[in-house]
Amino acid sequence: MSEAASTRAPVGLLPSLAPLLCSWLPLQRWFAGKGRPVTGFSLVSATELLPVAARTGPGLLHLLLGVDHRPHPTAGNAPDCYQLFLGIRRALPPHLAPALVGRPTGGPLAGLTVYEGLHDPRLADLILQRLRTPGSHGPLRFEHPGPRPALPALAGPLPARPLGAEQSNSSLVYGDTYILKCFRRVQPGPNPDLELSLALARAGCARVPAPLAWYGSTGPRPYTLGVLQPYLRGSRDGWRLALAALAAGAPFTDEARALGRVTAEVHTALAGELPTARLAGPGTERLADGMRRRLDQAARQVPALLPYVPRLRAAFDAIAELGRRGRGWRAQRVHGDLHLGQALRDGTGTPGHWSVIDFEGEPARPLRERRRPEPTVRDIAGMLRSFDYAARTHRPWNPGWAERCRAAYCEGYADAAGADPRSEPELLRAYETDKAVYEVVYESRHRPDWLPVPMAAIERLAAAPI
Ligand SMILES: Nc1ncnc2c1ncn2[C@@H]1O[C@H](COP(=O)(O)OP(=O)(O)O)[C@@H](O)[C@H]1O
Ligand SMILES: O=P(O)(O)O[C@H]1O[C@H](CO)[C@@H](O[C@H]2O[C@H](CO)[C@@H](O)[C@H](O)[C@H]2O)[C@H](O)[C@H]1O
Repeated sequence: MSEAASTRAPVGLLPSLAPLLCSWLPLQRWFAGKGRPVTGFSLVSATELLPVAARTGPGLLHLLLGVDHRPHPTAGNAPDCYQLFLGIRRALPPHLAPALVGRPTGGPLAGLTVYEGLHDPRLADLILQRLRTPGSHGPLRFEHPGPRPALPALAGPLPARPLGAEQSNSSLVYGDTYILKCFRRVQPGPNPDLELSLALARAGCARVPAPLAWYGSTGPRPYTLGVLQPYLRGSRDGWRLALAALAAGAPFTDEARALGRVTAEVHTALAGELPTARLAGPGTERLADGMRRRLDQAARQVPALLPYVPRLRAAFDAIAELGRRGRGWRAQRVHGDLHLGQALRDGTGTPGHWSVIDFEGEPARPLRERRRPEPTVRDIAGMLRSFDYAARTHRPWNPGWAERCRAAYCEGYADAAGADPRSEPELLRAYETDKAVYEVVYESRHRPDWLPVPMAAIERLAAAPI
């Protein structure tokens, strides 16, 4: 393929890759279609970022791949779209052996080896070089926040490494200077991770790493595909810090309080920069309906939820009832999937120095839902669930530790926001229930061994008096 022809895949490319992808995709942590048989593929776009014809080194093929699944009662019939970086070489050097996708037996890549391109430092470097200069490459568009390049010129190349974390997407770290997140399952439209990080940068909020460059696809259905941010060197995420505190029998309340303050700061900045709304009357009914719908879908997917459904629904009915009686709530753009793993404490180890990352929202939800203004309690409930998760995964279970963190987090939030989330108990409970239901589905799909963690919360929430 030549660059000019980069939006058109060579004849026979997809049929030759399909059998390899059928086996490889379901093994990837970020593949959202686990347990749903793949029935076909289509190419949304194919871009040669490095010509495969160059025999001296690897080639790099960027694909937006439509994946069809057997129709599913809750997941629907629409194909999912995934972003792939396929490296292509004659033979794989030993250090790339684990990245193997397969060897096509026919088509334009017959006789060559196809592998996960993000794992190849040479190809990772090529992607960074491409990001340095705004402009188009076939259907892909590379952008910077302002007219001046945001990436300082650097003397030498930055060694790249894949993050290797349990992730919904894939990230590359460049010499501890930059981190590039490549979204995997993509939906057309602005990705909130980029949209909200840019808004927070405009607002001067120093709690969130500001995007330095990003790229997406153009066309009638544009996709946000990746974002480059400064790498917070030496930082540790809140989940690991919380588990370390639990293991040491140490309190975590000062950190929880600081996290509450940071959450409030981020919320205030988002409310100042992006549209807000008032949720009342039919809006409250719609909110409760969404929660009920997600609960019903979840119970179809995870039958262990079934006995709890009536009691859980009561929490959603309670907010609908408040709405009918005239109660309303302020709604604004929120993080959407806030948990301890999304908070990074800086490398100095100074208590309270937290940054917040990953504003993508819950990856399984449709983009238009994730971009809707919601009460800030949504994020607060997510973090409260996270303290519960940490305490539950630690042996012996330490419910008092979680309760103290939860209280401190709400106090910190109240200090900075001027309103305590516990003053809206019905809303908080509904959101905590909604989150626990989401977690049950998430764990059943990705980490079945962890299912008892959110199920314990389901039991607690179902038993609590309304
Ligand atoms: N700016 C950053 N600096 C340092 N580490 C980061 C940064 N952004 C993300 N990370 C690390 O990468 C991990 C995954 O990032 P995240 O945005 O949560 O990806 P995903 O949406 O795929 O889960 C985080 O848990 C964190 O450890
Ligand atoms: O990958 P993301 O960060 O976008 O989020 C997904 O994965 C999370 C797990 O990695 C999951 O979070 C759940 O497990 C956490 C512990 O690993 C816990 O702290 C969270 O409270 C709990 O929700 C998250 O729900 C999911 O969207």
